[in-house]
Amino acid sequence: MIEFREVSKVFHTSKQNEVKAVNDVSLSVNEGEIFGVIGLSGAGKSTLLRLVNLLESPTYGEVLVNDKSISTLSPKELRQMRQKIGMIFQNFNLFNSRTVFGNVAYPLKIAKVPKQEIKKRVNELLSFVGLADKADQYPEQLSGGQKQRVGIARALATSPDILICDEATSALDPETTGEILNLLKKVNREFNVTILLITHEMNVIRTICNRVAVMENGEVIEEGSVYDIFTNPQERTTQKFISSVLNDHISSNLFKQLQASKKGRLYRVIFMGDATNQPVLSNIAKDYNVSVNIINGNISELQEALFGNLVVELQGNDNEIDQVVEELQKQVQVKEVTDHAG
Ligand SMILES: Nc1ncnc2c1ncn2[C@@H]1O[C@H](COP(=O)(O)OP(=O)(O)OP(=O)(O)O)[C@@H](O)[C@H]1O
Repeated sequence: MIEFREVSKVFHTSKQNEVKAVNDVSLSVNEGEIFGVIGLSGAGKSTLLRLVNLLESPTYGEVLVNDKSISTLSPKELRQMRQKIGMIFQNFNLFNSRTVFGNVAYPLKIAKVPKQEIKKRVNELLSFVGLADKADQYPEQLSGGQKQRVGIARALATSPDILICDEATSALDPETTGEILNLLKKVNREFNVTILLITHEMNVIRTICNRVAVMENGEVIEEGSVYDIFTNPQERTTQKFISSVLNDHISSNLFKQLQASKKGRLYRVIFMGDATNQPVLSNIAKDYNVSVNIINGNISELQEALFGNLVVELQGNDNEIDQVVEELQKQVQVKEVTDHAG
């Protein structure tokens, strides 16, 4: 549905200086999915997003939407394509001088839709986003979450196939973020709208995305299903993002204390799917003279499947610990923790 083929975007900031905001990115977003791009500030996310509706044009490579290279579209085709791509923003970008109704009606007016049809469509959309009673209010009379609902209704007005979300929940508190993410899920499910979002919050990725790409310095450094990335992240940056939501690392103080006590060895154990329902650890430890001390951990839900993430200390003699680890590795992922961030 959206494809980036070896896309780079270079900005010339002065005669000698250039910034490669997007560097040789290849990515495909499939129809019907919710695809998230995560990265720290300056990673290149906004630029990548702006390339999709040609608010920026690529310096190298091409961007395809519905199999068409968008750089080759005529002005008329580009206008038509833009009507099929809705966009929502971190700061909502509403017209303060228009009512809620007027904001949602705006793209339909531009598209010269007849008045009666506009009225019907806007009222449907306001009901869909839960703001039927706010049609005559102005943006300044609304909360942040309500403003974003208006933004979503406006983005959906022209019945887009694709919705692009630029840090859509970054200005909202956690509870309102959850409500807006649920609404986006509903948009995806009920209207079959493909969603491409950028965020710096791993919680947003965990809550609604099917797949994720991690960006750093303009490049995609890791990409995969949200489940695979959470359970087996390869890159340091990805691991840090995941830790930020799982809170699964032991403090450096505790790590030092555990090392100093020399009682045992530390391991991270990752359980997936059915293994979360079974007492794998205690069963195996029972067969050897090894005791298991759980240092921290949790079981969470991801993409409607369960996964557990524990840090345990195995106490016993080295030979027996090795055997326990070997047995465990037949059923779950086990990695020795060698530093506090491990
Ligand atoms: N129009 C521009 N002219 C020059 N440099 C730019 C321009 N737009 C972006 N950049 C630079 O490109 C890099 C990537 O910026 P971009 O805004 O895409 O990152 P981001 O991941 O979206 O960051 P943030 O979350 O802070 O918005 C940065 O170094 C930025 O300064």
